[in-house]
Amino acid sequence: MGYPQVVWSANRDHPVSDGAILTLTSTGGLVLQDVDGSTVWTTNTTGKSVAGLNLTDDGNLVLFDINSFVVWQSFDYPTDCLLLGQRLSQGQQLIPSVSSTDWTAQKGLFSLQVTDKGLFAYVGSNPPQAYYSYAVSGNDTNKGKRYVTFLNGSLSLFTLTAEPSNPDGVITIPQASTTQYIKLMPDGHLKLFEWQAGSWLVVADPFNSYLEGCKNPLACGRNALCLGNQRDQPCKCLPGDFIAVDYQKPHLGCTEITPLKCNATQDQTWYPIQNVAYFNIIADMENVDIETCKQACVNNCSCKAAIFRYGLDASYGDCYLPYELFTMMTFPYVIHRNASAFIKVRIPSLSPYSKLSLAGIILISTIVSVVFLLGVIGFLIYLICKRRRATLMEEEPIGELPGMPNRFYYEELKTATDNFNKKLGEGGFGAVYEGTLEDGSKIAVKCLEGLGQVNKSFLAEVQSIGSIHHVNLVRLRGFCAWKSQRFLVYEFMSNGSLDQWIYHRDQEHILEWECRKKIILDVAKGLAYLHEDWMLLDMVDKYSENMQTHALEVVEMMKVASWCLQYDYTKRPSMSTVVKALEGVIEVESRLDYNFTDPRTQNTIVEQEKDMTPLMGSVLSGPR
Ligand SMILES: Nc1ncnc2c1ncn2[C@@H]1O[C@H](COP(=O)(O)OP(=O)(O)OP(=O)(O)O)[C@@H](O)[C@H]1O
Repeated sequence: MGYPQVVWSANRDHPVSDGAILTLTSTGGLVLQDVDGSTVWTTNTTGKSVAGLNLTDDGNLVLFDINSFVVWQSFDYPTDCLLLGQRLSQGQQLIPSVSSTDWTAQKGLFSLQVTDKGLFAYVGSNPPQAYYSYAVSGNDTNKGKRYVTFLNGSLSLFTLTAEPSNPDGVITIPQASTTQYIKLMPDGHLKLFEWQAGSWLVVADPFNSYLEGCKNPLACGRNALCLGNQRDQPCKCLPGDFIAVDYQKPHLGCTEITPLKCNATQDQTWYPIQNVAYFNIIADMENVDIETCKQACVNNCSCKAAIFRYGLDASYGDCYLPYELFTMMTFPYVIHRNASAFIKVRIPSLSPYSKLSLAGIILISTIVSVVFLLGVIGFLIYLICKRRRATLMEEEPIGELPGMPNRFYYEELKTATDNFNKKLGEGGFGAVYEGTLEDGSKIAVKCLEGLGQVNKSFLAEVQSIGSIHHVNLVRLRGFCAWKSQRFLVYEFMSNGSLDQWIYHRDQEHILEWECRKKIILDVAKGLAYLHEDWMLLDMVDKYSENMQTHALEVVEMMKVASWCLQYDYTKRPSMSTVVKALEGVIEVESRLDYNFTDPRTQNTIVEQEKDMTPLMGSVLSGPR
């Protein structure tokens, strides 16, 4: 710390500008005038025969009379400091400045005072709450002023007795090797400064242990809790009606949202906090039980909380009834002389319901909760159903059915067709686009229009068409069901549509007869497959994976069976032919007059049977 330090000022709440004048008037008054001539401060010693002014080696500014008696001295008007030999008397107080740069006096925060009970450091003013005390007890014989004197090596208390007797209490401080002063600091510490090696050093801080961590009444500001077991961010607002002054700076404390009304005790309740330590040392009531303590707070409108600290026995203790609340320290475990605090708070939003009984409140809250719960459940069910519907529309789980062709993702088709860029043509169901799959194979994507959400029939059709395998029929490679859109993916026919070849008049597209004949034959084969073989295929058990896997073989067997079951048994093959057919050496005749699926054929058989000679042997073998 630099030099010099301010240890006293005339009127610190009214700093003066450069050019201000201090005058010792001819009438004996010492007067400080600001540059505008206004009187800022005076000793009020006019007419008291002041002969002169002296600033003593102790730092005392003295007005003396012709007999060298002190008429006025600055030592009698301490501000925030005491100099060696200076007293702080009952009725006086040291009040720190606001900060190290703002030298005006703090209002209602820290103070150091002497009473008939001893020396006390207080926080607050309404009434002040002691965070440090040096109490004296004994026979009070002092009829004069009670005071503490700053002596070399001690702060000596003369409360019960007056000097020159021994002090009633001594706070030991380091002996002065050079000049010393004591200052009550803006943060409530009392620091002893000593001039050493060219600077002012702090050589003692007697209140330090009372202001450490959460013990400090302003550790978390007003109306706040300091969590004693938490190093990081230990501050939080008191429970109830309190909000932080600045959420970014929780140590600045909290304010009451709605101040308590004095006469509305029915609107008030307690917020209990266990394991509390409150700094206030002086109890308002001693040897009372917890209920008495709370009742005393109820009866006192200004009381903000009932803080109860157990004595040696659990039922009685000390009661504190603060009018303003500073930081309370809490712990998650029982602390020495376990204390509880009951914060007086307003019952939240009680007014409209205050006449309801407790049962009524419980009933209403139960109904509201049940309705709310049902609402939540209903909403969840709605969401699940909606999601299911969407899932059904978008992702029908059919890909694993036997005979089902590939399922494509919409994005896959979008990429393959370059966003449905190249249109091949348009038929009765919609447009067809050319595309190339990732494996390089070309596809034709038919976008079905107007199917909307006809999901099941579409999928059944896909399953059915997907099972068609014939060299003369365009193969369905897969499908896509995305939202309400449906797509069929065919293998790409590089020669395009047959109609273009048949109806085109230019020479390039003219088809020779041989080619036309082949086309006719192939179309016929394809149609024959569709009308005959495919119908048989349709009869293969769709729910048997094994049968579906061998569907074509099964169809071949069924053809052999129908060959043998023909109405005209003369057309039935011999067993050796059947064996050859089963071995695949010869093909089953194509013109069969037995149809598994057409009941009319069966009826015809039965009707014809009546007119014919009875069949010999089994129907399957038949007469030959
Ligand atoms: N697999 C394919 N490969 C190449 N082009 C195709 C393919 N499928 C269809 N196209 C083209 O798309 C056009 C429309 O075909 P689509 O099958 O939709 O209609 P269509 O067979 O002409 O009539 P319909 O609506 O009666 O079936 C065809 O004329 C053809 O040019």
